[in-house]
Amino acid sequence: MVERLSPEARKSALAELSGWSELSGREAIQRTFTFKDFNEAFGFMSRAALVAEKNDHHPEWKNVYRTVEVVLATHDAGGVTRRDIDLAKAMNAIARQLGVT
Ligand SMILES: C[C@H](O)[C@H](O)[C@H]1CNC2=NC(N)=NC(=O)C2=N1
Repeated sequence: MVERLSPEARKSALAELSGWSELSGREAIQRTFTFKDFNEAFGFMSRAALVAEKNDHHPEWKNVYRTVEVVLATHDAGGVTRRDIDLAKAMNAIARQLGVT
């Protein structure tokens, strides 16, 4: 079982993660990605899904046209862990490759 990050560790990890913030009302982190069009948004989701499956750590997400709203939490731990931070970083890298900062 992976340990939940302390509030301080969560904050400092978030400070280095462009676009991500705390979700209100629940211990989780969130980011909304906006792409050029649906094709780019779905391309992002396809690539992120491969990373998620490989690491057995999966996002909660919603796609509307060219936006993808992502929420990350470790359900098994009841909060945010290093695994969420790692997936958030991987998602940022994929988005960056698609021209989204
Ligand atoms: C059995 C399996 O490893 C677990 O259910 C994994 C799968 N993917 C997961 N994804 C996320 N985000 N949180 C989890 O706790 C989690 N648990």
